[in-house]
Amino acid sequence: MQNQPLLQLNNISKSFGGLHVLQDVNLSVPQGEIFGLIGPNGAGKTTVLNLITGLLRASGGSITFAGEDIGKIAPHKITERGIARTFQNIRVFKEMTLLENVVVGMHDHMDYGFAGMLFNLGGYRKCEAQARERALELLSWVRLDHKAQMLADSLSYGEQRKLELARALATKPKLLLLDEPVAGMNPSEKTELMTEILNIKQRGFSIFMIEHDMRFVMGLCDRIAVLNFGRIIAEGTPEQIKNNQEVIEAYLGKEEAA
Ligand SMILES: Nc1ncnc2c1ncn2[C@@H]1O[C@H](COP(=O)(O)OP(=O)(O)OP(=O)(O)O)[C@@H](O)[C@H]1O
Repeated sequence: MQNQPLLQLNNISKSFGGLHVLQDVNLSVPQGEIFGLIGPNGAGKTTVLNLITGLLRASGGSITFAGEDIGKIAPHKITERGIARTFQNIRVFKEMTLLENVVVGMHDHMDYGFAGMLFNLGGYRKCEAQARERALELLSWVRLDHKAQMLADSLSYGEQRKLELARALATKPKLLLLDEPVAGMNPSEKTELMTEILNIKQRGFSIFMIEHDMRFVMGLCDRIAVLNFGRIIAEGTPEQIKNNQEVIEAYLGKEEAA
């Protein structure tokens, strides 16, 4: 159903020893939208992402995804439930082709184990063929299908980031988490990626991203939340966020904002 929250963070707090990194964070990510989390360096954005994906446990509060509490389950179980992510640091397999990179991302979701492969070779081959076809389609979504048989190592930095995106989509996620998707990209790569992410949204995916590039975030997101020193200081449409005095001060400092 459109606009029913897909992901909810309820009064989340996180401390590392005596350091309170997140306090009372409430976020609601609607289905079918692109939601952006922004904030100055060290505000706690990566910590939020790591809590959602189960890499970290919250000190307080709860996280609900598709109506279920996911706050205490293991990262791979969270992936199985439909959350996929890309990382700030590229993690593609450089010695594999683009196609193989995406097929590897699918394997957890395929029905054939080792026994299946031995005793039902025909079925296994069919499954593999379908996986390759699907991988090619995902590569076409980020306009890399013409390079499907090339080694990932031969790609530019921006293209490798797009390959990561295709691989994340291979798990058929309900929610795609993007960790600074345009970091290190040149302006034309950023513009291209903007169109591709919009197309991915049109295909029914919900997206949650953290990103520093304001033009990208403002141009792409339906809603944006702003984190500063571990607290949400504003939430709204890009237009509302652009004109919010507290947000301007958080980025520029009080004196400069004045
Ligand atoms: N494992 C950890 N142990 C101790 N402190 C941590 C740990 N992880 C993060 N922090 C601290 O938590 C705060 C928030 O860090 P976080 O990486 O979430 O911020 P961020 O908003 O993602 O920053 P950036 O935009 O620079 O990536 C920082 O002060 C950081 O030093």
